[in-house]
Amino acid sequence: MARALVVFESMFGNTRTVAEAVGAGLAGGRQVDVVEVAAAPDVLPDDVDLLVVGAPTHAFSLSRASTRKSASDQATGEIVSRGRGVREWLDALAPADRTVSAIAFDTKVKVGWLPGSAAKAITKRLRRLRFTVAGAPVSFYVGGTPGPLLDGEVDRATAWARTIRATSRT
Ligand SMILES: Cc1cc2nc3c(=O)[nH]c(=O)nc-3n(C[C@H](O)[C@H](O)[C@H](O)COP(=O)(O)O)c2cc1C
Repeated sequence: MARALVVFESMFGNTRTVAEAVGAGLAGGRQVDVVEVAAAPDVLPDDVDLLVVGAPTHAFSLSRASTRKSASDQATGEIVSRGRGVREWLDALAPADRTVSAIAFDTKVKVGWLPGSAAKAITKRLRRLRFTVAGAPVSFYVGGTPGPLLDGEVDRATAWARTIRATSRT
């Protein structure tokens, strides 16, 4: 059976919550694994035909060691991603050697119009790695740096994943 892999990075847990909702929305017809980025494979297993990548937006783009340190300094609870971020994982990820659909999401704060999106940066990199980008990057919103996700965002994530499932069925 084909498999979907959802890889996420998360400091305060909001992006993890979205990743889990995406995993739930993708389920059905495929095995779905939701994996924190430190545990994500650098070479995709042969049965993976759909890759979904999510990360928090930091300083208008993907996190760096310095922004992750800043997040840790602000945290009152456990930090989820303590190792590499999605930026470093994508640096290590082997290019696609077959057709693998891929799509990105991020989390970000909703304060007027704030430019920059980790998901846009992920999408560019996925394209460079020769994945078949299956749709536009999508943002899910938090109320502030530590969260929480705004009302309705978890349901929106599940619904988004259902549309990916419908359009990328093998
Ligand atoms: C160092 C740092 C920089 C950030 N920069 C941005 C930004 O440029 N734009 C934005 O919308 N949110 C920014 N945020 C808020 C994060 O997007 C927010 O903390 C994240 O969505 C929460 O997800 P997480 O709980 O999975 O880490 C920043 C947060 C941190 C800690």
